[in-house]
Amino acid sequence: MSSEPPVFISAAEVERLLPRASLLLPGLEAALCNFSAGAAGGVEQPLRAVVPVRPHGGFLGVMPAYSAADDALTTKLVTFYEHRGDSAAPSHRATVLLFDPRCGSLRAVLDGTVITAKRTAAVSAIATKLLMPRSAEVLCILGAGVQARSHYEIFTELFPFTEVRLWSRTEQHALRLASSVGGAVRVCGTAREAVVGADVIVTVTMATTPILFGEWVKPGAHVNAVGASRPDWRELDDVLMKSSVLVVDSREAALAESGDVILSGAEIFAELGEVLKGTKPALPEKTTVFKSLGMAVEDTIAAKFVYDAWSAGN
Ligand SMILES: NC(=O)C1=CN([C@@H]2O[C@H](COP(=O)(O)OP(=O)(O)OC[C@H]3O[C@@H](n4cnc5c(N)ncnc54)[C@H](O)[C@@H]3O)[C@@H](O)[C@H]2O)C=CC1
Ligand SMILES: O=C([O-])C1=[NH+]CCC1
Repeated sequence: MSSEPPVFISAAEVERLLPRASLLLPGLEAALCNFSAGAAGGVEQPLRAVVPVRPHGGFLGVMPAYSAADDALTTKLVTFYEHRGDSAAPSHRATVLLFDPRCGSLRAVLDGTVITAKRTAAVSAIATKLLMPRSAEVLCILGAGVQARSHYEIFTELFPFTEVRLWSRTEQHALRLASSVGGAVRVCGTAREAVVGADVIVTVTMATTPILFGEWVKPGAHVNAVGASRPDWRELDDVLMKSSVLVVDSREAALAESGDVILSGAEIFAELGEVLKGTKPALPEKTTVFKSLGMAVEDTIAAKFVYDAWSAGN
């Protein structure tokens, strides 16, 4: 066990060592199954602590996890700010601390922003593979920030969509993202125009009231609801929440943190890990919502992947 000082792995290094979010898929699938297996799965992950920074419209989330299957121990510290003085600044910033699980010494401090973007999109892709209709052609992304880009990247890598639609409250942001991704993207003037007829919908906004309405959603479509991670924030309306089969990453987190789940009173059908393991059916012919809040163990898997790649090169 070394007494070396911890290494620092910057955002640029994380990008180099983890060039595609899809590299995380096997590790994340195993971790989701282990998480949903309870004590037998060997994932220790308390509900995250979230500290409001009220005068500044911000939050600090503390996300520790240990995965016995990976023998990996991490804590992510993530801040997210609703109202920003400087609108060009990122809304989310994160750092992951990776410890030596044998003795508790700190091995690495990793930029967590790229990790958060990639592991979240990879988990949405896992849900989509299981829950989307069998002949999905049209992808719709609502939001044009960091998560919109990472979701675009992995979804167009993994699935053969014939059309990608993008909507952002600020149209300029959607146009900027569309012109930088290198593939064909239709920027829509309204969320409704983007959603109607779409087979797979991703909501990745900082909205606090619904931006996606059940009456727009094609029966049988699959929705990845990634934003609205506070108990009083919404992205989806009650109609959609109550008429869909609802899959969550963590039941405990959804019932404590998700305004879409808590305020709609929608019933949770399954955790994603249960669907992956086959203990709950996927039901791709139904309208499905995957409510993602983000789990610490996802960061554990991604940070270990990056650290192992860094170690292999050093
Ligand atoms: N489930 C998970 O694991 C994670 C979820 N998130 C959540 O995903 C969402 C997107 O995160 P990022 O892309 O990093 O943020 P970002 O700040 O890069 O992008 C946010 C997007 O939402 C738009 N927006 C802001 N306020 C809006 C409103 N009231 N109505 C409609 N659009 C609005 C912005 O114009 C921008 O396009 C956030 O809610 C964030 O908290 C982020 C990380 C992990
Ligand atoms: O999992 C995560 O890192 C987050 N979920 C919502 C805000 C940040």
